[in-house]
Amino acid sequence: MQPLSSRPDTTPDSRQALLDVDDLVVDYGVHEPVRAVDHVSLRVRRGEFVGIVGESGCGKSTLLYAVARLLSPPARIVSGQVDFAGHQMVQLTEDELRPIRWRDYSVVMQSAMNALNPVLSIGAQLRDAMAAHERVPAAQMRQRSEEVLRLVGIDPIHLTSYPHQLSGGMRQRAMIAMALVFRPDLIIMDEPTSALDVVAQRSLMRRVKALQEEFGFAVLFVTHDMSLVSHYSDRLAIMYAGQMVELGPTREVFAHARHPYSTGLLGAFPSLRGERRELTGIPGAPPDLRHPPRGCRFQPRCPKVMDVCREDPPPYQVGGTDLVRCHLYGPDASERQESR
Ligand SMILES: Nc1ncnc2c1ncn2[C@@H]1O[C@H](COP(=O)(O)OP(=O)(O)OP(=O)(O)O)[C@@H](O)[C@H]1O
Repeated sequence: MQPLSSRPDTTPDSRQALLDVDDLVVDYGVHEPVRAVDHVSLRVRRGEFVGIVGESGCGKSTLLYAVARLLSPPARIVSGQVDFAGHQMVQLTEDELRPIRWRDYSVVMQSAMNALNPVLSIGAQLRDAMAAHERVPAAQMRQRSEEVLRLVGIDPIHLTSYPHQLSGGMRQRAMIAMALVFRPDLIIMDEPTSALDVVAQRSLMRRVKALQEEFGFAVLFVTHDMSLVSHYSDRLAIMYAGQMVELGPTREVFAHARHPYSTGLLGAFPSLRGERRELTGIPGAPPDLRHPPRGCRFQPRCPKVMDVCREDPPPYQVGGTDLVRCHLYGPDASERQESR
């Protein structure tokens, strides 16, 4: 692997980025801030499906919401850039964001019940979303609403239904229908299936993947469900304590995880297709982000810890299409391992 610490996700096939997150830092609060996103860089190409995983509290949702510019105080973007299709997202004002939100990128949240308006029918919510962006004649609005509901597998009869009249799976599909109404280039999804049973999860994800293949939008997807990302994402990003520790093609990360945290995380989930094996898990708990440990953030829990890990934060190591942030893969890694 070639060391290249300053700009991690510069892999050869990631040049045509639709979304380019560069060295993003997000804090909650000012006095003793919680640094929820710590110098994260990530590129998403057009039509690509990128999954983000990591233990609870590692900053996945904060990263998504920062990209979508949906954070509110006490959260604040401290530094870094987010280039989305040429828009410098960090600098845009609310007025400048309005025309591109929903039209060029949309967001599907964890719980549709909270995201949908309980006192408006699905049809009225679709109409409102369209009316906020363009002057569409009523007949055309109805036609487009019916079309997007059909796309997500909901009978257009439900245009007159209210959210509470739909099942959980149908509400999530309705949210995806709203996210699709303008055929955006990017859909950001924060655990869109976590409230659903396994059958509804799989059916929703199959639908999202089919739509993605048909329309070519990119997906940035946060989940706790390893089997979902293993099936649907092209690349997988693994976060730990606010930092991205590994990124690579999903199959490669699953087959040959490099970072000891990734190995632990993947070892904590049953393999769907592989042989039966004992689940291992990761002893200990993630650090308090107000006082992260010195050196590598994972070192207090790492089974492969070396002296250098307790002193120096590891730089990113980039090679081919993947990156890892671990001293085991630095330029002098072999000497270090020998002296362990
Ligand atoms: N409003 C807030 N004020 C202070 N700290 C916050 C706030 N919201 C989140 N945090 C902190 O920011 C960190 C990242 O939270 P975030 O929700 O982004 O993590 P996550 O990986 O998405 O977790 P989960 O998987 O549980 O949704 C956490 O340590 C959390 O305690």
